[in-house]
Amino acid sequence: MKSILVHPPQQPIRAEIKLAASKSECNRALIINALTDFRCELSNISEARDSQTMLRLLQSTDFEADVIDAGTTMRFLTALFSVTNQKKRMTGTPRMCERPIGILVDALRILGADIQYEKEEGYPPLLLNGFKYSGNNELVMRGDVSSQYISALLLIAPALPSGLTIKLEGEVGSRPYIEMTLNQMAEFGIDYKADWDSNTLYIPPLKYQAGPYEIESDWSGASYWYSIVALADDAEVELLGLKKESLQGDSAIAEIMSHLGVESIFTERGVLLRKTHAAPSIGWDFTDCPDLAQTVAVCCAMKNIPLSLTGIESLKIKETDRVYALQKELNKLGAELREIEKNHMYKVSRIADWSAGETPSIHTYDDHRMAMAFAPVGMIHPIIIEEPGVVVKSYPGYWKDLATVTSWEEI
Ligand SMILES: O=C(O)C1=C[C@@H](OP(=O)(O)O)[C@@H](O)[C@H](O)C1
Ligand SMILES: C=C(OP(=O)(O)O)C(=O)O
Repeated sequence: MKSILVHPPQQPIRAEIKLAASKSECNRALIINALTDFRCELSNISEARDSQTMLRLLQSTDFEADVIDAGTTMRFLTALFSVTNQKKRMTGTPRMCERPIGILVDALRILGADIQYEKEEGYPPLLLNGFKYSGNNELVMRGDVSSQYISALLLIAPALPSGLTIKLEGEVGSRPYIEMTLNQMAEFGIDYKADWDSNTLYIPPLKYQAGPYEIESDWSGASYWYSIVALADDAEVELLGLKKESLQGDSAIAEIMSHLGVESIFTERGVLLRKTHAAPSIGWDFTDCPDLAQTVAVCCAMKNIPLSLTGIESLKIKETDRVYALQKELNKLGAELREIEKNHMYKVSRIADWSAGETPSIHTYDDHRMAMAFAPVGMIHPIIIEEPGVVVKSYPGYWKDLATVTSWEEI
């Protein structure tokens, strides 16, 4: 499938969407399951390629572990295979081999892992050569690059003979993902301590207790539906499988979108999205929810609501440099993402009167979130999304679900 042309809806949108399961919750549950000798009963396993890749690699005895483009799969498996003394070659797409992993490798080496960089220091591919416990049970590490290094270490920490204390330095980014990890560990019997005043996490040496666990639907995937409701003239959508008290930090989308004209009514089955009044402008710090930045930026650009963003530094080391990708593609919609304060404050605003001229064609940079964040523009104006297959990373049913509210065609 080369590209998809999304057409504006011809009638009011009324839909019920059973959202895909969260790949983040799923990948944590899969690691914990592996540490209980696969005795947990996991339900609602994510169809996302990132989770399916995790499943496949956990079952494989091959030396080569190719994570494709899945960040958590790379980071969590590097930790798991290391401490369980499995000799592996960890690799992925060319982009994955540009995403830093040195902070995690340094930490695992302190614990006793023998890890070699095959090419460039600090980046995959990695050769995992085995593990000889060093006796160290304390780590001091940066918390401002990626929370995935921290989650990876937390997940394997109960299996270490003296547990692990991690002291985080710098501003902690994506903290709800660390809390998600700790909460899921607690569900399986790990009695952790987290002191967020000193950013110190303590995990005792304990065995995970196998048990049933149901993975929640994906709030990051929900964000595209919020944007659809915000941009469509007339829309009401119920998203099934979401909880108000979620482990996922991306549930912040409910509050963000209350400023962009969407109210959330929690039901027994999930959340009902209804249109309401929007604010004239909005400022948001995305430090806790970086994966929402693209959705919100595109939605604000299309609604002509000026948006100030902070906390988006980590976007540069994700599936693509998302700051650059947003800058390029928002321009095609007559909007811009401008850096106001170096590496800190950005602004999205309209720079041109954008009217129905040529149909814009959005390049997706091998990034599922570029495709899913720009497709809702189709609620207002036809839009072409290039390489739409990228959505498989987190939400394989995205286009099928979109077809229930508007038409699109392959071109
Ligand atoms: O732990 C996780 O499941 C994730 C953590 C976040 O990454 P960073 O911690 O690198 O920001 C997020 O962007 C990613 O999609 C999933
Ligand atoms: C950043 C993401 O994923 P990962 O880092 O796990 O590849 C994402 O899904 O937006």
